[in-house]
Amino acid sequence: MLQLTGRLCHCAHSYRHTMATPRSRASRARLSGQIPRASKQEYSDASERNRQLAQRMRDALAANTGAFRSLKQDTVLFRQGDLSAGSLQQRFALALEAEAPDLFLELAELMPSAQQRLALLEAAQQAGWRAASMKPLSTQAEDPGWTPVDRARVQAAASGLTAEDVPSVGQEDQAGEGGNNSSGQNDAELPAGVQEGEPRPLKRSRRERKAEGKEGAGSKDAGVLYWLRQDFRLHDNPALSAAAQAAKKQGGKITFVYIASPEEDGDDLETGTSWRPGGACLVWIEEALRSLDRDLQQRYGPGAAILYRRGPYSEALLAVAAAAGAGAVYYNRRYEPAMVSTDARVTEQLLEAGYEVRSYSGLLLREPSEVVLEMGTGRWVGHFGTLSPFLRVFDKLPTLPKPLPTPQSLPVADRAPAVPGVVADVADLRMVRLPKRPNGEVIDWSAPLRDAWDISESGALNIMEQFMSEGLKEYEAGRHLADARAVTKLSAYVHHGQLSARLLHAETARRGGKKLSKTFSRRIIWRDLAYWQLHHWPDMAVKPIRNHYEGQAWREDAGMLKAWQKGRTGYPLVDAGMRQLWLTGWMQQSIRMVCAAFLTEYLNIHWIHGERWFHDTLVDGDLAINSMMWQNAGKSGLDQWNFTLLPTSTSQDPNGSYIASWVPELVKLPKKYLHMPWKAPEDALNAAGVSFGPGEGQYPHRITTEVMQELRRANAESIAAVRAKAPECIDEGGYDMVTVPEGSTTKLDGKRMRIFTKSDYRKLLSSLA
Ligand SMILES: Cc1cc2nc3c(=O)[nH]c(=O)nc-3n(C[C@H](O)[C@H](O)[C@H](O)COP(=O)(O)OP(=O)(O)OC[C@H]3O[C@@H](n4cnc5c(N)ncnc54)[C@H](O)[C@@H]3O)c2cc1C
Repeated sequence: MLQLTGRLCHCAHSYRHTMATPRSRASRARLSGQIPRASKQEYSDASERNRQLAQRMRDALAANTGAFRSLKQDTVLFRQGDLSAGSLQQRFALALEAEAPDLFLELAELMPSAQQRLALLEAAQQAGWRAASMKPLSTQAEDPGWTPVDRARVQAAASGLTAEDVPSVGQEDQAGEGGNNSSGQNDAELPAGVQEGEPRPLKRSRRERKAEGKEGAGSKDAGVLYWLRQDFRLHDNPALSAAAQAAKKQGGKITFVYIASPEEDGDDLETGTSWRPGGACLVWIEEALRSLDRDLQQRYGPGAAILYRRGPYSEALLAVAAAAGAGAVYYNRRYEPAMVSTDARVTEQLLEAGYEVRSYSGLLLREPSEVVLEMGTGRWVGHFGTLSPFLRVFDKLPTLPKPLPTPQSLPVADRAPAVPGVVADVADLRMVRLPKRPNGEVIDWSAPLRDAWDISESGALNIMEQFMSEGLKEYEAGRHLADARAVTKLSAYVHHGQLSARLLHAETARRGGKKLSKTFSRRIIWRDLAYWQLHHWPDMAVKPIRNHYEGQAWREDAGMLKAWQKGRTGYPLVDAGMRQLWLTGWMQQSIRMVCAAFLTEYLNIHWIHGERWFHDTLVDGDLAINSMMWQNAGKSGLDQWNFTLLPTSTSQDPNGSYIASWVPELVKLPKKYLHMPWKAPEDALNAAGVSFGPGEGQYPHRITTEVMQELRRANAESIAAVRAKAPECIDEGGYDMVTVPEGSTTKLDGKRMRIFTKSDYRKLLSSLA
């Protein structure tokens, strides 16, 4: 019998987390260290300034000052030092186009360091900002953090000169300015494969101080902490390669740490907008860590063992860094809204404590803000927010960096350091919650998931290799089949960073790419599109992107929802999919679609319920992709589904073998009745031992016997009703319109724009009018 309570309990369990006061802990940790007196003052001034700036930023965001709000994420990235000069320049060019000088000055003033303000100033200068507009900023040249070179650059920029007309910070430094260079912009130490200008420390790092001769190589802080999160791999791992290079250079060691702090990774599934990983994903994470830990120790020695600790993140990182003698923390970035803000906050706390922090792009092909759609140029490129315009820009952007090899060697200590609070085994983090029956028996819902997969990096690479040599050429013809013989089943590996998306993308191109399968070549870019959408609609997990669909009437029927979740709807294809999902954490895409359409279009149950269930039960549960697909299924997404997916369709499972393998009650039924057993004659049912009902071994009656077309019409009419109430969101052709988020297009930001709308809905609306 299926046990559904386990994972639901885990997720519905709303544990509000009270943050410790990391600032004071960080400060204590730092102040107890070796920082000279003058630096303490410097740091405390900077902390105060940061506090004020953070407050102003919060105020500005609360006031929802137009363009400023949508650039929040870029600001955070820039403050972390993670936005390249090129992207920054592009953002400001857009701000200029949008005639948003206030935005420019607001953002510039928010920058905590003089050097960052300078970088903005120069970016604006390069983007053609008129000198007059810069005046308020140039008055800040008196900031004590500015070097004479900075001042010269400000003045040059403000008077219309370009940055090249004044000596670079590096040049001035060599000319004897006394090592006061703290911009970190001329970073010559980036390893191959890491885009130049990408990682930039916010403050003068220990590494930079060391370079000035104040801390010698091999000093107590020469080590690097590698913070594992969603990147459980050794191949093509930019943060790991950079950490290895830095540690080697400094004569320090790398220490690996994984911290469980789910409350900091997202909200509660029931109430939040950016959910923490679901139950099935936590099982995957646990196994992925076990396997990576084995690989690390086998390859590089026992000192490469992963240290497991509970959060809060800052507190744990500071404790491990102190014990490991690390002065720097390296990580690959994450992109879900809650994670972005957590990472920004933790980074800030580490920087305040005097640590160097560097982050890298290792999860996606490109940063979401890099893709700015060319809309409004007068040329048709496809509907806004769908794959075509995205691909168009994607392909024009600079070539992706080549995947990095697995490091041959890593500088690790003879043994991992002893750190207070570190637990012996990943299971001790108790990420996976297993409920108990009243008699004390543990309900281990996770066992079938663990059995179903080889959750390891080598497992991922083997699957990819096999697919490239045998599967790619079959993909186009067989990708719709439920039994998944023609697809990769790599989604969970990619989601958890066990397989690099860039490697999958590069290998696809190298092994035949578009020639063998145009569709597959685009699949992994589609994933980036989902993250692009999440970047621009950060609450899309719970709020319709077509926000006028918000009040749509949905059926509230807990019984029907439960039947769907348990795979007991009476529709064998849907039930097969939902049971496979529960037992293995995965379904092939067309079956996900059949199950999703059944819930939203036929049962008329809100897509959020389905999305939540998938998030909790999929091993590849991904906030961005899952939200995008469920929004589309629920018709409120940018690419609402424009096809009919009948639960009785035979195309995904022509010979019924998929149904037979997941719905054992029907296994003896002749194939021709497998998709619609209610049509089987009595004698066929008897011969196959099939009976209908709720009992054990019986197959359930259908939860709805209404004609499918009638059910779909009810759903379409509820959409027509919300559309009729929002005429301002419908254009003259009957298409829905959305407000284009700032930074998403070259020309139409802030404007209302037509998006793809099914012709049935357009017709229905005019017939109701
Ligand atoms: C309702 C619904 C919810 C979904 N939720 C998720 C989810 O939470 N996580 C998830 O990874 N996929 C999700 N998908 C997308 C898709 O179904 C899976 O990515 C795919 O089935 C995984 O199987 P595969 O690895 O064999 O894919 P393949 O067909 O082999 O594709 C290769 C890779 O491309 C990417 N990809 C494929 N399809 C999509 C897509 N539609 N959007 C974005 N990237 C894609 C995945 O990384 C996948 O591993 C969802 C689809 C639907 C219809």
